[in-house]
Amino acid sequence: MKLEFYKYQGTGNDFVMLDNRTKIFPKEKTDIISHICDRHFGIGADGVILIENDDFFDFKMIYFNADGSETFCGNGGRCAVAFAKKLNIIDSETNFIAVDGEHFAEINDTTVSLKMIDVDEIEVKENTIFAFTGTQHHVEIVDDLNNFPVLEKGGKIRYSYKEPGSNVNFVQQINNTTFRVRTYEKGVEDETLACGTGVTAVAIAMHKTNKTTSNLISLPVEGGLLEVSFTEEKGIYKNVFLKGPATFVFNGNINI
Ligand SMILES: N[C@@H](CCC[C@H](N)C(=O)O)C(=O)O
Repeated sequence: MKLEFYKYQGTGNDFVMLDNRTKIFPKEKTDIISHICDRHFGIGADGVILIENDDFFDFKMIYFNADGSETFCGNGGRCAVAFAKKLNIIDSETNFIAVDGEHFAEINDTTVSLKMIDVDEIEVKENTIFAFTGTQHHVEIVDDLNNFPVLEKGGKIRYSYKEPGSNVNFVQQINNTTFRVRTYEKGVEDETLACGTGVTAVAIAMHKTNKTTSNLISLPVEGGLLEVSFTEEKGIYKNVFLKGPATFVFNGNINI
């Protein structure tokens, strides 16, 4: 079967987008998702995103990691908004549904600001923090992020969590409002160039542990710059917005 696809990236976190409004894609076949994401034998991506019709929202976003596991993805959500605009499903604002719930987003040229779920699951341990921002995130501060073995350490920590495991974010504080982040992503089983739910977890974790008093955080990642803002009420983080670029790269057809 020949499948039309669109490739997008958000700060280097890259996705194959499929317009599945006619439900042609066999989403139960995880080997097809892995094949599409394979950087040698397929198109190459961190994940696959399906856009489907929904009765109550502008569209439904379904995200699969490169290994076929399903979860939510922040950068993927921002790219889904850019793709929905390209398909003329939305204009400059949207409400869409994903596996973690409802999302509002605004798009201005290639900048997408995405409202994330409220974050109330935050566990502060001795030297680490765990937060659920639509998916699972471990956050840990390190001294020398440039030379940190993200793949080796991230891979071990990822499996120290019970199923489905956790993504692992290593952080270095630059100043009161800026934190540099490198992320090991479960489901990709590698370091990616950026992770939207990951930087969201980092921003909230840094505020929660008093590393910052700001509610607008800049997060340089390997593939660019992301921004997270929020309000906090009695330990619950609300109005959480993830902002950054979401860019169309190319489109084409693949045999699956
Ligand atoms: N890169 C994503 C997160 C993708 C999901 C993650 N690998 C998981 O399995 O939780 C993002 O931008 O949020």
